[in-house]
Amino acid sequence: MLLGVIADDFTGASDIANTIARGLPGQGGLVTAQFLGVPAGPAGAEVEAGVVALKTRSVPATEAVVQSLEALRWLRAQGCRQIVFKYCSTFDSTPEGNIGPVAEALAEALGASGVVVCPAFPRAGRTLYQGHLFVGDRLLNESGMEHHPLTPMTDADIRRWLARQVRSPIGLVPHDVVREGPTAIGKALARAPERLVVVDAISDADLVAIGAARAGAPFLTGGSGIALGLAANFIAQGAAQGARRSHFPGRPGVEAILAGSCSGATRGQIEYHARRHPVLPISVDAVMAGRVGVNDLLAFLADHAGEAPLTYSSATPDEVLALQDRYGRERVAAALDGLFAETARAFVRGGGRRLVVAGGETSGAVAQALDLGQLMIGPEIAPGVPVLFSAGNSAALALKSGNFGQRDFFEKALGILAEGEA
Ligand SMILES: Nc1ncnc2c1ncn2[C@@H]1O[C@H](COP(=O)(O)OP(=O)(O)O)[C@@H](O)[C@H]1O
Ligand SMILES: O=C(O)[C@@H](O)C(=O)COP(=O)(O)O
Repeated sequence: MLLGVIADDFTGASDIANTIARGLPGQGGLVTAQFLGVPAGPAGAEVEAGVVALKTRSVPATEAVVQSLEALRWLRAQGCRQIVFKYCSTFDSTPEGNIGPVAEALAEALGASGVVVCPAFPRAGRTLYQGHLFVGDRLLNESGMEHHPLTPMTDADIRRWLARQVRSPIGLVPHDVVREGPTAIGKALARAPERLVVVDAISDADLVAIGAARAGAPFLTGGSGIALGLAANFIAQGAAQGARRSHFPGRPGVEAILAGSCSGATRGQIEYHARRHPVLPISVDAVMAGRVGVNDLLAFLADHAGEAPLTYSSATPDEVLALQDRYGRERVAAALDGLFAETARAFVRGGGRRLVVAGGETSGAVAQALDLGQLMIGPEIAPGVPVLFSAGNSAALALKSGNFGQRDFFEKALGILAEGEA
């Protein structure tokens, strides 16, 4: 294995696995596999890039550090020459962490300095300029992310937000330097006295240049965009050939869509889907009172098999706040994540073949419950969302980050999961 990624959630893991497997146009990528948690045994010998999907975005920082170091040990044991810590392109974290503490712990373990911090993902509208993160034409804290149920992002200045999470100072390589190219970026990072350095990027070309500047560096951090140029480095060094992505043959059969994401994009996709297909809204009060559970969701999915059934707990920011006040933020999330996880497990055990999940935490809970082992990366459904499948004949998945995808994402995902690629 050449490149190892530690991802703080499951949708984010499939996002970066997709980037590495695709590589740059005309070059191919690395043979990439996604692992759900730290595997007990070794990876397949063919794997050039391993992405370990953790669920550490919203756990206590100390726990996130322990799990990330464990993933690092496994990746190094597989022979990785370079490690990436992948977090969200909207920098999802709280003033306590977990991005800063995990990045510092990994940097220390790897003896790395001038560590890039770059959540930018221009294809999904996330750009970073003068250390400030934008979503489309809005600053992060005016993009809707300020209402996120678990990690409300109320400051777009990534240096300032990160500085609250760590003890050491935070540096900046501004876009003026980035646009000069890899040599200038490399020099600026080498000169930076700070260990963690926010690096501006407003285009894919900037990200490729940052990747080229860090060829051979032990450690980088960022959104999936940070990996854009990394496969190319290994290909240029002759360590990899530039692989074609694994062929996905399609998994026609029983389908389900589960949505626990409360992000604006997901709510729009649910609204679109509800006009064309059966949907089951989940009453959180009923779940908390034990009046609605796994069997209700399964019965709905079974009754509507073949009709693209969708069940969701997603709610508006005001509704989410009211529910969190009533029951406690963690308790609601745990109850809903558990409900989706158990439903997914029973659905797949019962022969379900196509499963679409919306939401990072939700996907994490579901993927852990399914325990699918090493997953390969199939075609891209929307920027940052690939099909995930295993070599056997088990269900194929699409794990959608809350804010990704067009309005018809769910229909599109089920279609690609069924048909595969020619
Ligand atoms: N109606 C709701 N009220 C409160 N919390 C909710 C509700 N529906 C879902 N949640 C929780 O909110 C969190 C959403 O996070 P996540 O699944 O990561 O979505 P996203 O990808 O949009 O961030 C999950 O932990 C989920 O269980
Ligand atoms: O970088 C991104 O935006 C995604 O890969 C990601 O991590 C999304 O997380 P969720 O919105 O919690 O799904």
